[in-house]
Amino acid sequence: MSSVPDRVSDIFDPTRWRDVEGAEFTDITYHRGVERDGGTSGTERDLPVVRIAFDRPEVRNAFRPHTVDELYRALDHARTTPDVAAIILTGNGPSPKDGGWAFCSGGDQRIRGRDGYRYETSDADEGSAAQRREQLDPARAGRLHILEVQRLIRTTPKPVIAAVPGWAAGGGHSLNVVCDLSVASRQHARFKQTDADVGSFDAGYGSALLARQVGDKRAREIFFLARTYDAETAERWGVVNEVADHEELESLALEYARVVATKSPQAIRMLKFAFNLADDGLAGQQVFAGEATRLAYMTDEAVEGRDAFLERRDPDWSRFPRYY
Ligand SMILES: CC(C)(COP(=O)(O)OP(=O)(O)OC[C@H]1O[C@@H](n2cnc3c(N)ncnc32)[C@H](O)[C@@H]1OP(=O)(O)O)[C@@H](O)C(=O)NCCC(=O)NCCSC(=O)c1cc(O)c2ccccc2c1O
Repeated sequence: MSSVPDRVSDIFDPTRWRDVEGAEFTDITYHRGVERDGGTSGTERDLPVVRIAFDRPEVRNAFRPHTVDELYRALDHARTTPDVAAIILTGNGPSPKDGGWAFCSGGDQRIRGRDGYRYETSDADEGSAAQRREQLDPARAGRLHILEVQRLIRTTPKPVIAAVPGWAAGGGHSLNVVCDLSVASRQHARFKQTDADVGSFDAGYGSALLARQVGDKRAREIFFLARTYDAETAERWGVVNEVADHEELESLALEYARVVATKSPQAIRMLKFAFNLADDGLAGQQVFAGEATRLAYMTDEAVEGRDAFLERRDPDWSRFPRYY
C-alpha cells in the first residue's frame, strides 16, 4: 500500500492516485491512478491511467526546455508501461500569486532566445528578466522540442486526454489540439492562440490539425485574431469534447480513461493511428503500417515464411487463402 500523495492541485484528489517510483520532477507532476479499498490502510489496486500535469502555476504553466524534457520522459514512461491504457495531461493550480488557473500558456517567454527556448544555467526562477538572461547558457542551443512532445503524443498508441482547468494559450493551445480527447472547466478554461502576438507560429499540428478540427475559417480566426474563447465555445467549435464544472473536471477525465480501458487495446491502437494517418503523411502510414506488420507476424502465414527461411526450404503458402 503506497502512501497518499501530496495534493498537487486544488482539484486533484490524492486518494485516487499514487506517486510513481523514481519519478523525480520539478516542473511537472506524474501520478498513477489507484483504487483504494478501506481508506488509506486497506488494499490498493493500480488503475490503467496516469496523470501528467504542468506544475508551474505561477507562470500559467508555461514550459521551459527543462519542463519539456520532463514531460517527454513522463509521456514515454506512460507509453511504455504496458498496463497503462490512457494518459491524462493537465495543469496544476491555482497560481499561488493570483489564483489563476492554467492548462499551459506555451513557451516561457522569459527565456526565449533568438534560436528557441534556452536552458537556464541554474534552476533559479527568481530575479529580473536581465538577471535571468545572464543565466542563459550560450553553449546549449535554443530548443523548440515541444514539437517532439507533440509527435510523441501522436505516436503513443494510447489516447492522451487533455483536462483543461484554465488557460490554454500559445503552445498550450496547440498541445490541447494534439491530444486525442479534451475536457475543459466551465468556470476557468480559456483558450487563446497567442502565437502571432509574440512573433511565433506553430505551422504544424497547432494550426493545420486545428483547421481539421474546427474548419479552415475558424482556425484562421483563432490564429489571426487571437481572441479569447471559453469552454462552451470550445466545445461548440470542436476544440474540446465536453465541458465540466471545475471541481468535476478530473473525475470526467478519469471516467474517459476508465471507459477507454474497457476497449480492445489493439482496436484503440489501430484506430488512433488510423485517425492520424492521412494528416501525418508517410510518417503516419509508417506508424499505422508498423502495427499492421505486428498483426501479420501473429498469423500462421507469416510464421510459415519465417520457418521456411530458417529451415532452408521453400515456403508452402498452399494453406493460406488469397482473401478478397
Ligand atoms: C495565458 C494568458 C492569456 C493569461 O493571462 P492572465 O491575465 O490570466 O495572466 P498574466 O498574463 O497576468 O500571467 C500571470 C503570470 O504568468 C506569466 N506568464 C504567463 N504566460 C507566460 C509565458 N508563456 N511565459 C512566461 N510567463 C508567462 C505572466 O508574465 C505573469 O507573471 P507575473 O510575474 O507578472 O505574475 C497570458 O499570460 C498570456 O498571454 N501568456 C503568454 C502566452 C504566449 O504568448 N505564449 C507563448 C506562445 S509561443 C509558444 O508557446 C511556442 C512554443 C514553442 O516551443 C514552439 C515551437 C515551435 C513552433 C511554435 C512554438 C510556439 O508557438
